[in-house]
Amino acid sequence: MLTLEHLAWSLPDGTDIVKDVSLTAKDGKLVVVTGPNGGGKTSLAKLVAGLHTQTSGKIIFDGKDISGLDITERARLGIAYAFQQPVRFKGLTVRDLLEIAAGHELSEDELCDLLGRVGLCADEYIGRELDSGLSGGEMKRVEIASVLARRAPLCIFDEPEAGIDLWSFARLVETFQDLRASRQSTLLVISHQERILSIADEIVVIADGRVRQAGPASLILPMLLADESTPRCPLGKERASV
Ligand SMILES: Nc1ncnc2c1ncn2[C@@H]1O[C@H](COP(=O)(O)OP(=O)(O)OP(=O)(O)O)[C@@H](O)[C@H]1O
Repeated sequence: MLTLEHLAWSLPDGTDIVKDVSLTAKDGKLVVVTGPNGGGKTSLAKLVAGLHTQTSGKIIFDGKDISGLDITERARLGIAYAFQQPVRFKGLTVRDLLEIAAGHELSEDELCDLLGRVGLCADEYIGRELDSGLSGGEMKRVEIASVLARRAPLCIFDEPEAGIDLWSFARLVETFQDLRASRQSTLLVISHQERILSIADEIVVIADGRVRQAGPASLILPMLLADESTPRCPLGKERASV
């Protein structure tokens, strides 16, 4: 289980980006974080992954206070993060990345399964280098596959839909549903996509660095769909238990 307690993050110039966010993501749940551009979703994900250090507040993962741990230590504990804009690694192949993520060598069948889950054909991709030769959408899907390879207890996906075509996106939605059904990982997904919101267990709406709404998707999604304005949600609870 992941619990954020009064989490805040400010820039060196004192600008507050994440402001007193508290929430809980229970084991095996698919929690989707949404909200207007610039609201603080990616910053929040980076705080959980250890790419940013909070200004105040706590992050509790599986009962342990991980607020003081760096990204490597958090990765060891089982937190995997898929960047909004994946990093390219010249000299590494798709196979290398997936094997590093998995922590062991992978058979052709395993590579095929992992890449298939993001709509890529293994034969075409396992030998490809992770450089500019891969399109943005291909790179994004390879990175998602690398997080799947980790089999981490907490997987964070930042806008997995970005740059992905409709057919691959449909496959990705199935993959999230399969993962959720397996209860293997808690999934924290940042997304603006209604299709992803519609398969969530819980939805958290972040705007201006604060939780504006949170609760079961069956409750929150109809409200979001009914409210086309930006920010899409009324100001509300600042502490969420999901
Ligand atoms: N390192 C930084 N330096 C300056 N400003 C930053 C930095 N990181 C985030 N911000 C600002 O903080 C705000 C929140 O950014 P963040 O990327 O977390 O939003 P978001 O909700 O993920 O947005 P989007 O939906 O567009 O991806 C934005 O105004 C952004 O410009």
